[in-house]
Amino acid sequence: MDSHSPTSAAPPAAAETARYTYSPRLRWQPEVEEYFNTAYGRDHFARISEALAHPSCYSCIRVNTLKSSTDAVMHKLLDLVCKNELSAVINGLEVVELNGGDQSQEGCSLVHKCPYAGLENVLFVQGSGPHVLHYGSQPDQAVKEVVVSRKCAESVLRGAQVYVPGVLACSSHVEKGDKVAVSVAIEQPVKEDGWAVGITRGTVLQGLQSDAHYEERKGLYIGQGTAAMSRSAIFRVPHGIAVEMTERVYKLPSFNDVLEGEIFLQNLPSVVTARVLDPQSGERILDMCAAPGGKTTAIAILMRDEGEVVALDRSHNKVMDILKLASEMDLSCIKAYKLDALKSVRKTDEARSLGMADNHSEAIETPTEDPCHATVGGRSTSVDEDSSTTTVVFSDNKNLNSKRYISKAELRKNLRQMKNGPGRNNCSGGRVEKSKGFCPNSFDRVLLDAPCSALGLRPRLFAGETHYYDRKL
Ligand SMILES: C[S@@+](CC[C@H](N)C(=O)[O-])C[C@H]1O[C@@H](n2cnc3c(N)ncnc32)[C@H](O)[C@@H]1O
Repeated sequence: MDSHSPTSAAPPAAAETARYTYSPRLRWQPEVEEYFNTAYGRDHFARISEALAHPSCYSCIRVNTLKSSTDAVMHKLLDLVCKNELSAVINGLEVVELNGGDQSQEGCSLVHKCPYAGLENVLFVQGSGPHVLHYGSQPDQAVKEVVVSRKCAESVLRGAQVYVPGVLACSSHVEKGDKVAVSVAIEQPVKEDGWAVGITRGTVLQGLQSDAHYEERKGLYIGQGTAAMSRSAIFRVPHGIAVEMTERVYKLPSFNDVLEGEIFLQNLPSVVTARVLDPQSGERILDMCAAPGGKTTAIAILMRDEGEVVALDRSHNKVMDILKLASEMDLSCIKAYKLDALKSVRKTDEARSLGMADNHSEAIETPTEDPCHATVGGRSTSVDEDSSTTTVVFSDNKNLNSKRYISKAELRKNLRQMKNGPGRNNCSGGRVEKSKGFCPNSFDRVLLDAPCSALGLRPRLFAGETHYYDRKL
């Protein structure tokens, strides 16, 4: 479905064409490149490498079938296309140019149902590119430019705007409303060893051939836009849109705020993963590396929100992302916890000595909305604020239902923790840092989506980092 044939309205001047194009070369660690060359053959790997540096020309959408149907979402998207609200709402889709003005036809050619059996909940939305851009500068006029970071550019190529933190350099005298050409700074080899970007944040660009990095930017233009603030503001304020993109080398829908909770932008392999797991309603599933929750929510939907999906991630903020997504999608069977997956399984002999190996005992208490019932310090604690004592129920079988009295000081600490919310180590009410892990056989299915090189996420503008290849779970 990808198309990389350049499209252009009118032939631009040769020099301008060469300058405002997008033809990045993906850089690898030499030994990694050699490994792939041997594995795939040089030509094949060169094609893979080139494809990775370009965004996919379609977006894959998974429909939340508990909230809507694939047909209903398709109609809503077509409606947006036909009403021509897409440029405002679905940023970047082209309607009028594609089918000679017949808008119903145009919509149909942009939104497709996935043709594969078992993936009836998936829609593809077509984008376009690469487009050749014309800055339209006068010979005696310096082009106003903005250089952005690689991560920023990867997002812009997928339909985002340029946000303040992503801007590295900008021409002098850029004012709000000015037209700017946007390019990306990518790591270059450095003399000693390794890679460096070489542009410090705040650099002033002259737009001249004498500019440092002028040559480097050739073929790395990702679009043009209107400055949403002046140069000085860009480097003064902490956030906000710096450049509203008006022309892009790739036009892809961003779906920001579109049909929230009804759809989720997800690559096809991730949708397939949840299918392959084949979760059933009523089951208990462990998702060990779950954030941001793409597969977790796909699993919960396949289970019709019946049963329990325990979603773990070692990052507190990412656990919050899972909970936010679950709530947007109205999924109540997802319980998310901050927990290191390496500590999520109790050793078999330990579990056996506790007589727990074959039952479904909890490593983490089920979170609760009840402000007087939360899990603190690994114990389920019921508190009566007026009382001086607290009943503590241990969460493992050994101590199940055993009771003890605790001091007022401990009670006050517990209450404070409950009132102040879960805190960094205590998402969803489960204080999991002291968890001994779940018992073997306490889940029907387990998904381990371990951190990886993320090379499948296109576009990828640099692949020279070593941590990709020696990352440990
Ligand atoms: C590939 S992403 C998971 C994507 C997710 N399954 C989805 O489909 O949306 C890997 C996640 O694993 C988390 N992670 C890495 N090491 C972990 C560990 N030891 N325990 C738990 N989570 C971990 C990272 O924080 C990251 O969010």
